[in-house]
Amino acid sequence: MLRVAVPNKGALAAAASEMLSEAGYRQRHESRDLTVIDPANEVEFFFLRPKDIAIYVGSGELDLGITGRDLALDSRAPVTERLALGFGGSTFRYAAPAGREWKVTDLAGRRLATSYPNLVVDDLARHGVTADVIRLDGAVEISIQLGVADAVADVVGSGRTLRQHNLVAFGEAICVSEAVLVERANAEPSAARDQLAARLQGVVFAQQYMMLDYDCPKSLLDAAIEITPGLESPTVAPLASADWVAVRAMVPRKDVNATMDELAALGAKAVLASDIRACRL
Ligand SMILES: Nc1ncnc2c1ncn2[C@@H]1O[C@H](COP(=O)(O)OP(=O)(O)OP(=O)(O)O)[C@@H](O)[C@H]1O
Ligand SMILES: O=P(O)(O)OC[C@H]1O[C@H](OP(=O)(O)OP(=O)(O)O)[C@H](O)[C@@H]1O
Ligand SMILES: [Mg+2]
Repeated sequence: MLRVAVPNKGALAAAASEMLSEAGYRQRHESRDLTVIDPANEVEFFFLRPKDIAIYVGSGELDLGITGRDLALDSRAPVTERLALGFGGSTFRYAAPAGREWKVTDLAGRRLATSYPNLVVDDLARHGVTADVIRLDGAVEISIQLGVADAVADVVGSGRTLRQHNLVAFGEAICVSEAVLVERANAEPSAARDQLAARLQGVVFAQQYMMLDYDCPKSLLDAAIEITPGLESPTVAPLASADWVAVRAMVPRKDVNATMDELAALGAKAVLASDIRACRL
């Protein structure tokens, strides 16, 4: 049975479980359950702290895990990314009190608080900077006003927490992160791991695309196909009216409104966009 780690709480937990459900896997109903067996798919899920997941997968105890790229790198566990999952996006940044221009070299000799000490130590070394790295478990942004640190390195999502504490981010992002599916580095090939990765990939694609359906005068079909080329080529079906055809094509979700505008301006009618739940491309 394939053994798969899933975040049990925090920023990635809900979306990770939803993605697995969407891919056809059984997930827990009770948020305190630590394991769920999915006998139909021959998978056992283990609900673990996101920070610990790369360690279990890297040690070979578990076959696959969903965690954050930043957490996996900070763990230094021997894992590789199998698939980027498109949620839990964040950047990992240095930040310090607003009111002056900070550079990474300004951190030399200062106290720097973080929950991701390995990421920070490696990045400081790349910059040739020596600082006093203080490891905190969370709520890192408050450490400066409490007098424990001069600067921080932390996860930035919306940027709201930094603003609330009058901090500004500086330097290049140390890590651009999102949720990822990881496996042990140099693991033997496995059909079971491939299958779970392919099913998740199907959901990731489905979430990045929408299906567009529209009616198009035959005379405008070539121009319409240029706007919606689809993946291979769009489906074109006859309509009862001989001058019209129905067209169906996948389009990137981020472009869907602009594409619908273009089709409407061209002369397409009844332009409908719908979600795709899962797919194999
Ligand atoms: N505000 C956010 N926006 C987007 N992603 C985030 C945000 N906060 C955390 N993440 C991502 O979620 C992961 C960390 O999740 P989480 O906060 O659950 O872990 P944790 O802080 O170690 O757990 P805990 O806070 O329970 O100790 C990281 O990959 C991080 O990049
Ligand atoms: O840019 P924002 O959208 O404000 O998000 C960033 C905040 O979210 C995370 O904290 P989390 O909720 O995980 O709490 P923690 O600091 O206790 O880990 C992160 O550590 C930042 O503090
Ligand atoms: Mg957190």
